[in-house]
Amino acid sequence: MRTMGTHLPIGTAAPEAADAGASHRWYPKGTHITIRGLTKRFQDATIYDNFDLDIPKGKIVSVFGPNGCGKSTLINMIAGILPCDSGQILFEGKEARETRIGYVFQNYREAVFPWLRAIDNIRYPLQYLNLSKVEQQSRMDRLMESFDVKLDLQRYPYQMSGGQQQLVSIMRALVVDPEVLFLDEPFSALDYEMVMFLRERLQKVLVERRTTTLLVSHDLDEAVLLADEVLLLTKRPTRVAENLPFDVARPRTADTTITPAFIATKTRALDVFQREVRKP
Ligand SMILES: Nc1ncnc2c1ncn2[C@@H]1O[C@H](COP(=O)(O)OP(=O)(O)OP(=O)(O)O)[C@@H](O)[C@H]1O
Repeated sequence: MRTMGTHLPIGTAAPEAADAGASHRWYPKGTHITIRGLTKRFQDATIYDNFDLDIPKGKIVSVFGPNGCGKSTLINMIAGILPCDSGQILFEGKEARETRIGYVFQNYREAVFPWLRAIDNIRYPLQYLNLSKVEQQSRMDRLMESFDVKLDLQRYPYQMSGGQQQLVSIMRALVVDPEVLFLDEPFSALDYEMVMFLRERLQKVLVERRTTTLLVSHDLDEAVLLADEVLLLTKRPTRVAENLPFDVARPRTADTTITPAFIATKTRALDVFQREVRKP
């Protein structure tokens, strides 16, 4: 189930695990994810060395930084897909396996199940939640309504465009009502019309549900547009270069990108980014 981004069964941590970590489970108010002393190496390359970060609850955080600095590595470690060498990552004091997590991969073609119709792809994770049939159906109905889907959900993935497949994979990640959603370059391979549609719908759902979200994007406009906070990373060994708040009203659309607030935040982000990439 890890590839689906859902850690299940939910809330079934062994009691001794919870007790063992209890004294280290304090977290600042308003923070959802606390990362302390995170270290990760690949062969000789140190990606993270004693890295600390607090991620606010119910906010959308975009992760932006130099090529290869470890953006995907970071969200994969937080999501529990990739082990860290040392350090601690807690969700309001809980482990990843005690948290409902959704994950949307860049490569939707490998993420959707080709043998299932769109509707069955989307509802797939529900079988692992302890929900009545009525509750399962109401989850599906709520999701369909939020996304206002025009797509024929009886189709198989091979009968859908790339954008439609990614829509299915986003809806599948959201059907479990995740506490935390991870998106790794979710729109990078899609046409602009679909990107605008998905950005708009996803924003609406995430803000309605107050889902804590971590988005990796190579597109600085997108990173700023969708974010409550833009987390700018340094080159390796990776640290936080700057954390820029962006709190203009939602919904944010293409028109937002020509406002002074957007341009100021993007300019600052670009300055920090360029300073980092020019470092030897
Ligand atoms: N499984 C692995 N084994 C060895 N090296 C790895 C592995 N996964 C990632 N790396 C290396 O670790 C570094 C960080 O990778 P990661 O994909 O997290 O960076 P990123 O910031 O997301 O990259 P990009 O900007 O290219 O998307 C890169 O140099 C990458 O080559």
